[in-house]
Amino acid sequence: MNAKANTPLSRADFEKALRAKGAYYHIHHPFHRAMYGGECTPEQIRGWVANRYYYQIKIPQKDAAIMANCPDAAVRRLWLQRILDHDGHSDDAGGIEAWLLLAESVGLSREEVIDQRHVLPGVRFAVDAYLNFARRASWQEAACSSLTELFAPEIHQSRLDSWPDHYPWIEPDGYRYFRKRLSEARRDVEHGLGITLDHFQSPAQQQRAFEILQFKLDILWTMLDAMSMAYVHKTPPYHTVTDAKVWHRGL
Ligand SMILES: O=C(O)c1cc(C(=O)O)c2c(n1)C(=O)C(=O)c1cc(C(=O)O)[nH]c1-2
Repeated sequence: MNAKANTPLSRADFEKALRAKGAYYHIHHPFHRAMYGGECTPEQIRGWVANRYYYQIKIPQKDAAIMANCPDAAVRRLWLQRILDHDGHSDDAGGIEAWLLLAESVGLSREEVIDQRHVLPGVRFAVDAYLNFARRASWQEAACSSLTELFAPEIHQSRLDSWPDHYPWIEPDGYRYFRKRLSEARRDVEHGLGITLDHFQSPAQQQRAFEILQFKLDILWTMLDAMSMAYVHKTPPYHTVTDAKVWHRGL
C-alpha cells in the first residue's frame, strides 16, 4: 500500500489490502448499526428504504456506462448480467422491483418512492458522483469502484438475521431483495476483482485502486450521514425554515 515503494504488491497481497478496506464499509456507520441493532423507528427504516431506492435505480445506469466504455465483448457479456439482475428479464422482475416490494413491506407506497420525494439532496449527490465517475473513468477503474460489493453479502445477511426479530411489523416478502443479492454480489465481485487484479499492476496503479475504493466507501458513508441528519437528528435540509420537503427531485 505504499505509493513510494517501487515494487508492486503481489496479486495476493493486493487483494488482501483491497479486502482490508472493509474496515471502512458502511456496515460500521451508526445508522446501519442502529438498523441491525433493532434501534430504528419505522420512520427511520422507511427513510432509509426510500433514499436507497435512488441508489438502486442508478446502479444499472452505472453498469451501462461501464459497458459503453468497454471495448471488450467478453467483459461486456458478463457485465450485462448486472443490468438484468436489477432491471429484470423474462420472468424475473428484477432487483428494482424487489426493492419496491421492500418499500411496500415497510409501509411506503410505491408512488412516494418512485417520485423520489424523500430522496435527500446529500444522498442524490453522493449517488450521482458514483454514476458520473463510471461515465468518465476507464471501464477498469469503474469496475474497481464496484468492489465495495466484496463486503455487501455480510451486510445483506446481517439484515436477514436481525430485522425479522427486531421489526416484526415488516412484511416478510420485503426480504426478497437481500436474499437475492447474497449470491449475485458474490458472483459480481469475482468478476470485478479479477479485472482489478489484472489491470492495476504498478505501485502507482495499485495506490490508485485503493483511492478509487475509498471514494466508493465515502459515497456509501456519506449517504448515511445525510440520512442521519434527516431521520436521527431531525435536521433535514431547510429545517430551520420549513418542515416541507422543498428540495429538488432531480434535474
Ligand atoms: O445494501 C447495501 O449495503 C449494498 C451495498 C452495495 C455496495 O457495497 O456498493 C451494493 C448493494 N447493496 C446492492 O444491493 C447492489 O446491488 C450493489 C451494486 C453495487 C455496485 O457498486 O455495482 N453495489 C451494490
